[in-house]
Amino acid sequence: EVSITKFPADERKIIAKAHDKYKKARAGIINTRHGQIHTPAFMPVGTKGTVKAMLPESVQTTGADIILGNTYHLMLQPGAKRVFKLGGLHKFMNWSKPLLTDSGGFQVMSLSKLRKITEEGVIFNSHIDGSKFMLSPESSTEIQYLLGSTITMAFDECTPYPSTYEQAKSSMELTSRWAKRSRKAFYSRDGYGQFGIIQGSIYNDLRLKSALDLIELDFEGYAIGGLAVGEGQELMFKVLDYAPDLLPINKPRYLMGVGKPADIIGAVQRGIDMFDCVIPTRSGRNGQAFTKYGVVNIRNSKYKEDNTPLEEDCLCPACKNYTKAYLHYLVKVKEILGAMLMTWHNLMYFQKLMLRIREYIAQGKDFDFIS
Ligand SMILES: CCOC(=O)Nc1nc2cc3nc(NC)[nH]c3cc2c(=O)[nH]1
Ligand SMILES: [Zn+2]
Repeated sequence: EVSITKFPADERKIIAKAHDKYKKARAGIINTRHGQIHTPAFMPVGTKGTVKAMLPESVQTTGADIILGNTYHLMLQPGAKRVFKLGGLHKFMNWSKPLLTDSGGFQVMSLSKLRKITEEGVIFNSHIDGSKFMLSPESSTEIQYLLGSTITMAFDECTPYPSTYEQAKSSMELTSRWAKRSRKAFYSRDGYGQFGIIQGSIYNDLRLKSALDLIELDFEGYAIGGLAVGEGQELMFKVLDYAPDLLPINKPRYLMGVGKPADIIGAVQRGIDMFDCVIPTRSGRNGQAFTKYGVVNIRNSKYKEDNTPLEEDCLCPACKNYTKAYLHYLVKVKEILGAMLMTWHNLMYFQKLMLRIREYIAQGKDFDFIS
């Protein structure tokens, strides 16, 4: 059963009393078929069945409990049926812990060429060879089953930002109809779960209607979609000031595509439990390292003779065995080891951030200044 275990009510009161601003923050455990997820949790993105530049065992050493796989990419190549025949995505990529797969909706809209949205689903041409595909609530749910994902996402439409009230309303209503079909198509098994995704853009009455529609379907968890789509942190937090509270308090809440450390901290304070973002991996490959001193652009010439590690107390291989000068050199000459070490450090940094947030919540302490 995918459920979040929470503080006993009285303990939570202590936290609420001690830190009013943090009364919505919660630390818990999601129990799944593939192991526990400690929340608040950060999910590294493993788009094509791999967290780029990392071995799965390396990802595990950073402390990640769960990683995200992308349905859109995997259905095009190598194909969901083939992955199923080969034993499922866990076996295929040698990751035995929880896997969350997205429904593909968001990626189709951002990656595929020529696509058509109908009531049935989205018809699109593969960005690889132009061949024709259809993603629907039923096919997306089946593909995620074939991949063997621990947490399946309902097929939704990510309402773009900005949208008028009417646009957001009809988009949210489509997502609600698709959520019903996704839920019906889901093969429910112990320790596996399906999350619904609420939409409604920045309109609180639409967010409420979306939440009510999805709560009726009794998902194992809920995601807040349609955010981190260009609205900016202020507007995102404005929605997060109320949207998490529309969702069941005892179920996981997942904010997709977020984010920078400050975004994560602000969202945890507003009641979010799960995050995914390409920032640590993608920016690592682009030479950006997250450190307690701020973001280090390692390609900057000021590092070319800097014989100190990114962070002297970080336990990742990049910090234990190498200097900023070496990382600067590797990234400049585009050596693969540069991408590996920078990625490893950033994933370690993000997991350390989540660990400290979980600890601070458990101790009822402020975690505002962590970044
Ligand atoms: C990960 C599961 O999400 C889905 O299946 N649909 C979905 N994905 C999103 C991904 C997003 N990434 C960002 N910012 C980087 N914003 C996002 C929104 C959605 C969404 O509304 N819906
Ligand atoms: Zn490090």
